Amino acid sequence: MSELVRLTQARFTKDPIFHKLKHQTSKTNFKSIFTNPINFSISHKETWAIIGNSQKTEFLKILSGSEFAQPATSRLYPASRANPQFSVELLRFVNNGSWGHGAHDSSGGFTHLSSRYEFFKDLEVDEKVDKFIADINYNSNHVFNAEKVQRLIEGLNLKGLEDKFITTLSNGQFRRARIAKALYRDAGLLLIDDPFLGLDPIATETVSKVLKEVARSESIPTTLGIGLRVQDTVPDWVEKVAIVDESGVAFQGPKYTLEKKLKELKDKHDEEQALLERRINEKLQLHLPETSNTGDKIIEMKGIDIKYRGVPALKNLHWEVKDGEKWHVRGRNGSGKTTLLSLITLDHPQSWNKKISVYGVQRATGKTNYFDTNKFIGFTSPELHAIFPKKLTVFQTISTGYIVGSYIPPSADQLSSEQVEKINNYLHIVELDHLKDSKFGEISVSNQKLVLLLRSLINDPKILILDESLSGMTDEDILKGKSLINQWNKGCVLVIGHVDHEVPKCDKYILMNDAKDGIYDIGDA
Ligand SMILES: Nc1ncnc2c1ncn2[C@@H]1O[C@H](COP(=O)(O)OP(=O)(O)OP(=O)(O)O)[C@@H](O)[C@H]1O
Repeated sequence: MSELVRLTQARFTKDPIFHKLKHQTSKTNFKSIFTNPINFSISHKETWAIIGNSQKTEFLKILSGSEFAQPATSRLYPASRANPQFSVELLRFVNNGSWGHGAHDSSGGFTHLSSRYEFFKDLEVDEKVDKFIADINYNSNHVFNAEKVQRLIEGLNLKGLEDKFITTLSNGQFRRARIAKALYRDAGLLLIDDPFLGLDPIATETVSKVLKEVARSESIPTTLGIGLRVQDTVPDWVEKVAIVDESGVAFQGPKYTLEKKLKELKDKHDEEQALLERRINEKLQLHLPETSNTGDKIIEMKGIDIKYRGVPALKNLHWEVKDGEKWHVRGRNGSGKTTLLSLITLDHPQSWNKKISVYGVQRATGKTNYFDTNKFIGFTSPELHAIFPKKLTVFQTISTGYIVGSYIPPSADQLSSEQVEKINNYLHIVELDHLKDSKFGEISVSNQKLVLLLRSLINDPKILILDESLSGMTDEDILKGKSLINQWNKGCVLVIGHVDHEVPKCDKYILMNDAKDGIYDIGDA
């Protein structure tokens, strides 16, 4: 079997300076990503799962050619000798700036859903789904293979969406479109980190089936590797597993030989989780003051209808949310969950609707405005994560939660000593004190999401909106986030999440699967 990538006693660094000093020995200040040298290879049509926490992403990056190998020849792509067209691609859904729809990066001005709902579409940057998959606008060398695009659209259940602008897709739809685009290119080796992230259970099966076909088909040249977290189920079509930790590749081999090891890891992981939970809860009890919920009506929607180009997304929605309630907003990808929540945050162009009231104040009556409403609201979402300025420190990032509608942090003299103390307390509770002065863009993606969660609640919002806030995080960070929200006792909380494990305890749910037909299943969770 021909080897696609081979690592031999390979060490890696992010430090470009070291790379330039070719004659340095390893005794110099070599900042190695992993403590041990790595021996590993992937051959044509093997199927690999790379399992671990944030280290699995580092390893996938290394396999895709990022980071600096030492010595340079310790990482080789033998397949490229035989085939100069051979390419390796890494697809990530959570990374610095491209989780969501690749919205505008900004430090103010745009809201997190600007690119989705802005009225005029810029045809230079936005495109229809089929063109996006075939990369037509950006890659003039690509021939538009309509049959292949159609096959991918059907396989990935994107039928009916071909004619939409890519920025108007829901998160789950967009992720499937990105997978289609990656598969369209027929890379020699395609690495996908967290391929099932943010997908509902049906979409997860759909994607897994397509990947299985690619993995098994000899007529498709692509070899597949996927990145999974320790807690994830390894799909049946994966044959080989590498378990990655700080040391490097700790174990590797056929999946069946490592099943016992994986189970041990999961058990150990569960024990550590139990200890962590106890620790966090003790700290929370010290820092979170008792408050009593009033049960007052906070949000009221009376017969909301939302249509996109005449196609209903929400029909005749009646919904009430009271102080003290925690809601799980459920439903398949594309069922209207983000649309619903964006009406509350005023990001949706149709938010100024008299049928929506917050604290009894009707919208569109001139009695409220964007800033007054958003003073009550804290939120995190994949779109916010994608556009959040990466250069702020962790402390500054959280401090922007005190300001409505801006990502410019308040200066030191604009923050009271209580506000500073509160940020420090929360960082302490989730055990991220040591990252306080680190740049947001330089900490792990999982930690970034946890920091954005702290930002969302720092100003004690009456409405806390958590749109896929804990998805794709390490289990440790999920537990920290969940513990915080489980104990949270101010106002109401609205949570979107597809994986139960990533959803804090809720007492109510609204199921949106048939929202476009005006049918909602609302009940006690
Ligand atoms: N600006 C828009 N223009 C046209 N269609 C849109 C727009 N925004 C959303 N839609 C469509 O409305 C439907 C609901 O989208 P929404 O993002 O609310 O779903 P969701 O339930 O949050 O999905 P996911 O779980 O994938 O995030 C989808 O079919 C989506 O393509």
